[in-house]
Amino acid sequence: MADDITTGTTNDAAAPAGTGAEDTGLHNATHGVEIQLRNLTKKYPGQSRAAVQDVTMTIPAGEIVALVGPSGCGKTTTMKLINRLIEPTSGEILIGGEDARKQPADQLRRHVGYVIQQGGLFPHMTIAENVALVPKMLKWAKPRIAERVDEMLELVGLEPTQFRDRYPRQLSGGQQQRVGVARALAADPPVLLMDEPFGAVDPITRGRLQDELLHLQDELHKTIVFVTHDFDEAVKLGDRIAVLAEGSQIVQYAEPAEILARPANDFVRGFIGTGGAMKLLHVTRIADVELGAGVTAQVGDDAGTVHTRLSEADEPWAVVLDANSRPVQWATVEDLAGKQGPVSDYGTPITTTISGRADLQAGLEALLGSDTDFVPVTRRRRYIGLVSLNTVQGAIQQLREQARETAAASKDGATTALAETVATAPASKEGGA
Ligand SMILES: Nc1ncnc2c1ncn2[C@@H]1O[C@H](COP(=O)(O)OP(=O)(O)OP(=O)(O)O)[C@@H](O)[C@H]1O
Repeated sequence: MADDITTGTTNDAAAPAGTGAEDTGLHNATHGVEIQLRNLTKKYPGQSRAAVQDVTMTIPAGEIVALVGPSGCGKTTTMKLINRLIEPTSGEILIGGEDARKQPADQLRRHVGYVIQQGGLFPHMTIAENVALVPKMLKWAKPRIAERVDEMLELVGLEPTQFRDRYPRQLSGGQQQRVGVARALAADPPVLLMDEPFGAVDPITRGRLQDELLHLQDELHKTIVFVTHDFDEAVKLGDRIAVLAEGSQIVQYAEPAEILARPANDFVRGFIGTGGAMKLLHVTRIADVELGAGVTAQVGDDAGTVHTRLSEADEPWAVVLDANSRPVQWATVEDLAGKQGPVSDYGTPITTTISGRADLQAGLEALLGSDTDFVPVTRRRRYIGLVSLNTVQGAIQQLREQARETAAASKDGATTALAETVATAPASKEGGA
């Protein structure tokens, strides 16, 4: 056991206080910067084909960009080029507008965090020593390193007193993965490279780690490049997805909804796998689609008056709202025929409502589980409209239409030509995963 090993007793010479990066509390964490790859090529010695062939792409500041592509297409090579674990054969990498090749390696490590599968932790080092790696390399003062280690462990949901002195083998896969993220964030880099970080954990832990990453990103606004074989993971995490073919060639680079609504070709379709329309529902918020308005009434309205309004509008029922505009009852034409007094005396309670913040898939589930064909949608619990099967279908059509227009507007010759070239290539085994 490592009882005697703490961050403060590692065997390095005492580092000068205050050396290294500026203070990095969470609240003032360094936000992400743009990454630009310009005509980037990497040909490994002795290989006939380049692993990365003339790749040009911009990764916007503060976004998560997911790289998806078949095994061996050059994703890891691209990541290692960005943090200069390997040198390009030609081309440029700009991080925050600065040429990565001109930055001293130290500075680059400080600017780019790297997370790999199972966290890539050093087995002979404690958790604290693993997390302290980059700050130590940057010669931070020991008390500051110790403080930062605890802060990072807390950030990723690991109690420092419980975990800092353990060794990686004494942690579960998911916990090791969290330590990997803590280590990558320790020096507060603007850029985080994550190479299949959640590939080796079970689906439930994976889902939880994905949620935690999104939660962290809400706070930290890093620029994150995320490699995955799992298209669903790319859809969930990516602000944008780049679908890559051999040589890291970009077949399609767009927001998830656009790729799902309008895959560039069969190669991309292969990655999306089955159920593309369902995935599209998953990335679309109910409040963002055209909802049915319905006829509404207030609880105190006269039943006869509401009946007249329904008859005139040729609508079968009204949504009755309380004084705070919350939907509380359905009142049908039949219920109200020949009635007087408050409409609320004749309605039936609304049992299912859904928040406009929910996605369309949740809306569809609510509809299928409800005994009505419409479900009232709320924002801050106030009524904003109705969702129905027609709404869902209309939204899918509209998303496809929008994607078609965006694609037509942004299509450049090179991408189109490439898309056509790979259109006939078989999708990878992992594509449907
Ligand atoms: N050090 C190396 N020397 C020679 N060839 C290499 C080296 N590293 C990778 N390659 C080759 O470069 C190509 C791209 O590899 P890379 O690891 O970047 O792909 P990848 O898309 O990350 O694959 P995977 O999804 O399987 O991890 C492959 O054909 C691989 O065999």
